[in-house]
Amino acid sequence: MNAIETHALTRRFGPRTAVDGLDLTVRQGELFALLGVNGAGKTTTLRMLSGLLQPTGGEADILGFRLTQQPQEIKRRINLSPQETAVAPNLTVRENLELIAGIYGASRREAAQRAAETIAEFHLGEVERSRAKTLSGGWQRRLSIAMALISQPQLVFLDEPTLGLDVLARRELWQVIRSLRGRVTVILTTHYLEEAEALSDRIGILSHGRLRICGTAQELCAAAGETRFEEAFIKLAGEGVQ
Ligand SMILES: Nc1ncnc2c1ncn2[C@@H]1O[C@H](COP(=O)(O)OP(=O)(O)OP(=O)(O)O)[C@@H](O)[C@H]1O
Repeated sequence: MNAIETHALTRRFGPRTAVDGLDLTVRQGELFALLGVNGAGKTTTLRMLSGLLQPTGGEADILGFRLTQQPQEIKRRINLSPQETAVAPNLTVRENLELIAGIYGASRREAAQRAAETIAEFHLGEVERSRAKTLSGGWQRRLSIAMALISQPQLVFLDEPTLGLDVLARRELWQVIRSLRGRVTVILTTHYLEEAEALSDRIGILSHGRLRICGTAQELCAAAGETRFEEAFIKLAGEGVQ
């Protein structure tokens, strides 16, 4: 079974078509990057696939459930780490994790245990008693990803997970994201092309809401007749870089 299969998935906002007849397949356990210039439709796609936004056309099968008919079954099995970090600023790292575990139905004891396991897994020990608002951007992003994973989803969406981070913090988060490979299906969006190239099994390029091409970084380079991925992207994204 594939983790995601979309069939002509479409989202219009008034006269504007943000996602236009998307046919996309993502395999289970895959780390898949969705790329495209500003406004290409990445966030709208993620929001539809994670049940936050209704499609205006088409359908998707997610983890074997129909998006439009079984959204609750899907929501129970997925999670999203949004672009703007969703941490509660006045709670500590541990409290944020316990809060989310509780929201997903864990008892107080289970939530405490789940938080402790997650702190260990994501190497958050040194900041576990710090209030989230006092953390650096890199730690906040790490916490945001940990919060998305604490419900033990089968599929997780990471919307620009390393946006605005320095190169060291970004590399540290790459390690975190790589550690998810194989056990969780990960869909990420990014504007950092080297990040997509370094992390993903396959890459899809959106342009004007349409999937232009999908494949490994090598396949995309070959299709564009380029050796460097950045040059291939510029050709394939097809709108010029904004
Ligand atoms: N709520 C909305 N109302 C109206 N138009 C919207 C809405 N959300 C998105 N759009 C439009 O849909 C198109 C796709 O937007 P989307 O945010 O999905 O692109 P994106 O690829 O994620 O861009 P970015 O890289 O800048 O985050 C854009 O033209 C945007 O203006």
